[in-house]
Parts: sequence; structure tokens; C-alpha cells
Amino acid sequence: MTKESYSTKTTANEKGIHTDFINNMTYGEYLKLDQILSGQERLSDHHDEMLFIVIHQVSELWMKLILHETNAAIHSIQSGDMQTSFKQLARVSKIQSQIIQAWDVLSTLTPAEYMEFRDSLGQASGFQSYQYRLIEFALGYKTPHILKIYEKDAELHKQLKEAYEGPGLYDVAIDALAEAGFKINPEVLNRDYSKPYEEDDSVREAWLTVYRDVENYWDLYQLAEKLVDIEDWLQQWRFRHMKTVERIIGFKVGTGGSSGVNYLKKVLDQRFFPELWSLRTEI
Ligand code: HEM
Ligand SMILES: N[C@@H](CC(=O)c1ccccc1NC=O)C(=O)O
Repeated sequence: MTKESYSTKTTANEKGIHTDFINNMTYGEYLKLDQILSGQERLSDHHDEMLFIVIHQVSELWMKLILHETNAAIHSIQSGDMQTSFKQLARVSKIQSQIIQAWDVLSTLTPAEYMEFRDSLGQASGFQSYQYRLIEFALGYKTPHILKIYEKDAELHKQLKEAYEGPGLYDVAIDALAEAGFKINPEVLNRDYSKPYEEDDSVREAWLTVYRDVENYWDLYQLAEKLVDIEDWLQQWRFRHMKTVERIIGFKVGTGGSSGVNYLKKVLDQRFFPELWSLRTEI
């Protein structure tokens, strides 16, 4: 052994080992494909259960990126970096338009095929998707009973509670209105983020001015339209979910214990950024 190679060996610290691993790393190792591709375990031996699992997993992966971008956008807005937030929020909308395509694939599942493996799902339901709830919270949409679903898992419950009690995208957008000099009701500015948001006249008036005087409030206008895009896509996702469910299980009750399609129809009435919609009637 030469002195040189000996010395590299003995001085090989963690960084060296890490570099060595990266240099020899394969595509599959980097993407952890062993982990990802070993997670499609059908509980029935039904051919179509694979479709059902993959659609959900793909949707959850996209949700992970939506959360990553939305939380980053919240930070960007808080630090006054509007341009960066526009880029992040535009990406969220594009992802949403991708996820919606999944309903077309799932609609190829016939009602009879689904009924052949539905029993294997037990009481599991999309109702329990914690990433979906984290997205709702990040958008500022809070419903009091939701956290109860996760009470049995202390760590998950803690993570959700933190997001539930923190400011959402709409809260920081309203702060940006105040920052720009708009008179916003102090009760809104100091509100308890864990309470469902209630429409407010001062917020609607501020957005109205932004929409009427776009040239002077270009950043805020762009921010508002990005939020409208996101709510619009989310409602489209909800609508396609509801219609796909009706197409596949009709009006059967849900595995999660809800009334099924009628519950999903009711959820469609809930709004995220109410003033951004109501102002349009007044313009
Ligand atoms: C055959 C396909 C599907 C059927 C029959 C179905 C059915 C249902 C039903 C009946 C509910 C109401 C809760 C319950 O009682 O279970 C629900 C909720 C939900 N599902 Fe699905 N679903 C399907 C596919 C999907 C997919 C692909 C996703 C994507 C991740 C998804 C995500 C959700 C979410 C997030 C909720 C909660 C909605 C809310 O509370 O606002 N579902 N689903
Ligand atoms: N709630 C559905 C079951 C269901 O769709 C589901 C079951 C397990 C994992 C994800 C699911 N997807 C969305 O709700 C049903 O009532 O058939």
C-alpha cells in the first residue's frame, strides 16, 4: 500500500464515504425505487386493485409536492418575496391539473370490478388522508372535528395540530394586504388561526380596491389570482372525485362511515378564499 492510498483510507471521514457513495450511486438507489416499488401489495387477488393502489399513491406523491410548495409560498409571502411565491403557487396549480387527470384513469374501473375488491379495504378511506388535511390547513381551511380522526397516532396528531394552529396561505395574504396599507379589521389580523375563517367586509373592500386598481396593486392582484386558481382547481378535484365516486359506487355509504356521494357534494359548498369570489359580483 502506498503512503498516499493509506492516508486517504485512514482519513476517510463521513464526507468521504458519502462522496464515494454518490459517485457509485445508481438511478434506483437515488430514487429509493426498492422502497417505492415494493409498496403495491394487493389485499385481494383482483387484477384492478393494482390500479386502485397506484392511483392513490401517485396522488399522495403529488400532494407531498403541493405541501412542499405551498408551505414555501407561505414563507415567501411572509418575507415579502412575492415573485418567488408566484412561481411556487403556479407550480401548485400545475400539479393540481395533473392530479385531476387521475380521475380519467380511475373511471375505467367498472362498478362491478370495484365491488369485487371493495371489502378488502375494510374501513380505510380517503377521509383519513393526512396529506389532504395538511393541504386544507395550509390553504387556511380548518374544520374543528378533523383532528379527531388522527388521535390514535400521537406523532401524526402533533404534526397536524401544529399546521392546524398555524397561519395558512390566506392568512398571510391578508397580512400582506395590511402591510400594503389597507385597513383590515384587527379581529381578522389577530384572529385565532385554528377557528374556521369567516368572511370579512374589510378584507373584501381591500381586495376590491386591488382588483379595481390593478396597475397600483399588481403584486397583490397576481397573488389573489394565484389563490383563485388554486381554489378553482381544488374544487374541480373535489367535483371529479364526487362524480367518479357516484359513477363507481352510486349512493352507497362510504367505507369511512359517511353518507358517501351526498357527503362529498356537501363538501363542495365549502370555500377557501371567500372574498376573492364575492368581490366579483360587486365589480
Ligand atoms: C373508487 C374510487 C374511490 C371511491 C369509491 C371513493 C369514495 C370516497 C367516499 C365515499 C368518501 C367519503 C368518506 C367515506 O365515507 O369514506 C371519500 C373521501 C375522500 N377520498 Fe375518496 N374515493 C375514491 C378514490 C379516491 C382517490 C383516488 C383519492 C385520492 C387520494 C381519494 C381521496 C379522498 C379524500 C381526500 C377524501 C376526504 C374528502 C373530504 O373529507 O373532504 N379518493 N372517498
Ligand atoms: N371510501 C371508499 C373507499 C376508498 O375509496 C378508499 C379506501 C382505501 C384507501 C383509499 C380510498 N380512497 C378514497 O376514499 C368507499 O367507500 O368505497
